[in-house]
Amino acid sequence: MFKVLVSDPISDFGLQQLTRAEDVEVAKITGLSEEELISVIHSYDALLVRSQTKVTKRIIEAGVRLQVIGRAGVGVDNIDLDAATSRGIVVVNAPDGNTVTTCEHTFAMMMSLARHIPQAYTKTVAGQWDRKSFLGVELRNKTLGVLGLGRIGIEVAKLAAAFGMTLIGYDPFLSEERAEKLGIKLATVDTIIRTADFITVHTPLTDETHHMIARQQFDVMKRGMRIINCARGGIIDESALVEALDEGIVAGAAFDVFEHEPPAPDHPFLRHPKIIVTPHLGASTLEAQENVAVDVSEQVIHILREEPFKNAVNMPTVPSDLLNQLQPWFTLCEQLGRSLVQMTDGAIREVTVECAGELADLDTSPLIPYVLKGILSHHLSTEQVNIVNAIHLAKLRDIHLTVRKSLFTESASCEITLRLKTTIEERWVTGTLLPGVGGRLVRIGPYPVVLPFEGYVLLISQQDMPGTIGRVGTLLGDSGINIATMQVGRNEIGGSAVMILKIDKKASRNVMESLLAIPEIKRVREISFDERGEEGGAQP
Ligand SMILES: NC(=O)C1=CN([C@@H]2O[C@H](COP(=O)(O)OP(=O)(O)OC[C@H]3O[C@@H](n4cnc5c(N)ncnc54)[C@H](O)[C@@H]3O)[C@@H](O)[C@H]2O)C=CC1
Ligand SMILES: O=C(O)C(=O)COP(=O)(O)O
Repeated sequence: MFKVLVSDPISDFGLQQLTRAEDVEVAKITGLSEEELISVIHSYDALLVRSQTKVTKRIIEAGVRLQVIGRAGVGVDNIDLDAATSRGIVVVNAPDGNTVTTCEHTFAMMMSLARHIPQAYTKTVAGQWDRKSFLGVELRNKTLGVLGLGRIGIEVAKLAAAFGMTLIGYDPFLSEERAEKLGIKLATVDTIIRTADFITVHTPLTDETHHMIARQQFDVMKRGMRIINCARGGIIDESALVEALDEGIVAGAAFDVFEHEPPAPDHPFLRHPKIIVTPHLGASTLEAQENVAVDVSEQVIHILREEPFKNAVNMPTVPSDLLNQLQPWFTLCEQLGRSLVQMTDGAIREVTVECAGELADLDTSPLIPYVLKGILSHHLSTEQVNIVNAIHLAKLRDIHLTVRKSLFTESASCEITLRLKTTIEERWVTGTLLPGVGGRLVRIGPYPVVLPFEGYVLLISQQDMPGTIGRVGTLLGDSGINIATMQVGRNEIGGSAVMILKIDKKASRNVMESLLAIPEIKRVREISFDERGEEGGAQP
C-alpha cells in the first residue's frame, strides 16, 4: 500500500484518482510546521504540496520512503530540488492547469490598478461618496511590457491584444516568428522598462530574475507607469518600488506575491495608497485547483506504480515519441553497466556510451541515467541509486560522461557499446536487442559472444598453452559446475587468450582461487547478471 501525505489544501475532486485507488492510502494533514512534518514524513511514499509547505532539506532527509514530491501548481521554489535529486526523489508539478486562471488574475489586477477599484470600494463601503480621487486610465492604446513569455505571459499578451494594447515583451526562449504571430514586438528589458505604460512579470524566480526590476530600472522608467507582479515575490525589488511610487515615477502597483509570504504586518505594501495586494491568489479558482490536483495525482500514481510519467522537474523530459523508441533500450543499458563494472578494476573515471546504427539518429541522452544506474548500483546500493539521481551521483564522484554516435555497426542494426575507463584500465562491452529475443551481450572487448543477461559468466585471461582449457573444464566439473557455453579467443598462437564460459551455477571463492592457481591463468572474473551482481573476482 502506498501512503500519500497531502500537506496543503488541495481539491478533493482533483485527488480522487489517489483517494479511490486500491493501492493508495491518502492522509490530508495541513498546516504542519517543519518539525511536525519531519516527525511524520518517514511513513510516506509521496508528499503533495502547493506553495505553503516549504519542503526543506531536513524534511526530504527524514522522508526515508519518499519516492515523489508532487506540486499541485507551477512554481517549485518552495521545494529543495537539490536535496530531492540527491536522494533520488522525483519532483513533479502541474504546469498547465492554472495558466488561464493566473492570467485572468493578472488582468483583474491590471484593471483594478487602472481604475483604483480596491481603493474606491474601501471608501464607498465606509460611507464616502468620492468621485474625484479615482480618475483612472484606459488600457486601449497603452503599451504593455511582458517580461517572461511562457504559458501565463503569452495568455496575458493575448488578452491584452483584445483590449487594444500595444505589446512588447522579452523572453530568452521566444522566437521572433512566434512573437510576431502573437502580435508581440520583442525588445530588450531596458527598452521595455523605458517605454511601457504597464509592465507585468511572468518569469520564475531565479538568480537571474531576482530583483530584475530594482532601483536602476525604476530610475529610467516612463513616468506614471504601472507595474504588476503575479509571478513570484523578489522579481521586483520591494523597497525600490516603494521609493519609485513615492517619487511619482510609478503611478501604481499590483502584487499577488511577496518576497516573504505571508508578509509581516508592518510590510509597507499593506498600507501604501498606490499599491493593491492579494494573498497569492493567482491560481485560486475552482477550475485551476481541480486541474492541477488531477494532473499531479495522475503523475504521482504513475511514479509510485513505476509507470511512465511526465512533468518531472528534476529530470529531463523525454518527448513521448522519443520515449517509445528508447524505452526498449533502457534495461539493456542498465544491464551493460552492471556487467561491465564487474569486469573492471580501479576507480571509475570515465563512462562512454557509443550508440551505433539507427539509434545514432536519436537524442540518446535519456539512456545515460540507466547506464549509470547499472554501474553505480554495483558499488552503492540499488535503493540508493535510481534514474533521478544517477547523473548527480556520478558528477559527485567526478565521473566524466561522454556520448558518441556512429552510423556503422559490426552486426545488428543498432548496438550500444559501453566503455569504462578507470584509474588502472579501460574495458568495454557491446549489447544489442535481438528481435523477438531481447537484450544480448554481443561483444566483451573485441571478443564476439552471444550472452543473455542472466546467470553467471566466467571471464578468464590466460596464456595460450595446450591443456589449459581442459584443466579449467576438469576443475569446474570436479566442483559440480556445469558449463553451458564456452568461447575462446587469442591474439596469436602462444599469446594472450581469453575464455568466456557461461556456467549454470555460481563459482565459489575456492573454485575461483583454484582456477587462479593454474599457472597459465592470469585473471579470473565472475560476472553475475542478477539484479545485484555479487563480487566474484579473483586475480593476482
Ligand atoms: N500567483 C500565482 O498564484 C501563480 C504564479 N505562478 C508563477 O508565474 C510564473 C510563470 O508561470 P508559467 O508561465 O506557467 O511558467 P513558464 O515556465 O511557462 O514561463 C516562464 C517563462 O519565463 C521565461 N524566463 C525565464 N527567465 C527569464 C528572464 N530572465 N527574462 C525573461 N523571461 C524569462 C522562461 O523562458 C519562460 O518562458 C512562475 O513564476 C510561476 O511560479 C504560476 C501560477 C500561479
Ligand atoms: O502554481 C504556482 O506557481 C503558484 O504560485 C500557485 O500557488 P498555490 O498553489 O496557490 O499555493
